[in-house]
Amino acid sequence: MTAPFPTPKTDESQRLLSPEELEAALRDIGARRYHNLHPFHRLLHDGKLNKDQVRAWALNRYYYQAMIPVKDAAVLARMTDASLRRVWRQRIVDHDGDAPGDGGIERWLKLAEGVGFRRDYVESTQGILSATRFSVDAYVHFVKERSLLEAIASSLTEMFSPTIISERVAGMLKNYDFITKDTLAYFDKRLTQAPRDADFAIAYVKQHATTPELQRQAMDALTFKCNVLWTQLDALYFSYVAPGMTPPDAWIPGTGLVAEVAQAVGTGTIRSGDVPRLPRGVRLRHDEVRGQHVLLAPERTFDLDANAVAVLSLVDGQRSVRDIAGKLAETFAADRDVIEVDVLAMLNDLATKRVLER
Ligand SMILES: O=C(O)c1cc(C(=O)O)c2c(n1)C(=O)C(=O)c1cc(C(=O)O)[nH]c1-2
Repeated sequence: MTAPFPTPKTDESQRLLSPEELEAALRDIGARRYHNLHPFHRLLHDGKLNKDQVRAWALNRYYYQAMIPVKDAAVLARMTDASLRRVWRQRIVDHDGDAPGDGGIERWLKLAEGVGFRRDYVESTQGILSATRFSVDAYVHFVKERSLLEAIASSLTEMFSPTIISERVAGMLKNYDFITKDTLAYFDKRLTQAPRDADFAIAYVKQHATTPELQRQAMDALTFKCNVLWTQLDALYFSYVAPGMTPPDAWIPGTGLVAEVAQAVGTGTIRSGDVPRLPRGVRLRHDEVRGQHVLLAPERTFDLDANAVAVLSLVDGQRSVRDIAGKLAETFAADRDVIEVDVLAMLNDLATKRVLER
């Protein structure tokens, strides 16, 4: 099988590229490997994830945010030139802030709180996936062990981040009713910080990668960093989307949330063995005018997508959630356990809106 992301041929790597060619080659690595291409991000931005899957992303990514200044302190420690350090130290200030309550890490905690987490649970990092920890730690080790050029080149993914951030913020605001502009405030500052940092890093790399070997190292460092980002999303996808196999000790929906959220969705108002039903006065109807199904509740109407209709058509006050997932698994020839996770998330979401009960 051909590798989906081929590495440029070795003979090409033996030629000295002009600084412009080097930049183009680095940009090409991003165009093929940056994490905007990952299926998990596509789902996140297109509004295809449920609230718990968005929570899993926010929780895991906190570890990346928390370790970025540790990584930058390690880069700084390798710089023997004060003028370089003067520029680089700003990155640490951006993330740590100048005072408590300030800075990027704090803003990420606000994002995590915005989706329902308790701050202490997020800061403890106890629920993150091992793969998140491994890949973030690998980034920190990389900048300690490799040359300064490689350490700086590994930050070049930031050249590509403004595009993904704009897409993410617009997509999440449009597609998730539980996401507000305030929740995503972390990204506002990144839109100016990332280009500033990336401009400096690319200028440094173009100036210092003066042999084919050094240019190859810079490209490999950027490839490595793309992989650091990519593997984090692989792990999220595997654990929380499909097949939905959460490793031991990793976050389980319902845990680590502030009390009222935990009560509402938490360990599940509705669980696998429960028999869900529509409360009195709530009905599933086909709206002929608009040509779609809706859930009619007193003085409120909820538009339903095809998945919600498929689930709600099976809610009859007799079947348990497990039975419903089993029926859907038969119809769609899919794995019952995987479907059940989605069905539970959907039913619990409706329960918080008081249009479903058990
Ligand atoms: O939202 C994103 O997709 C994204 C990507 C990246 C990146 O490309 O590494 C960073 C960030 N965000 C970010 O917020 C951040 O502080 C950051 C620091 C660095 C770095 O390598 O030093 N990358 C990134």
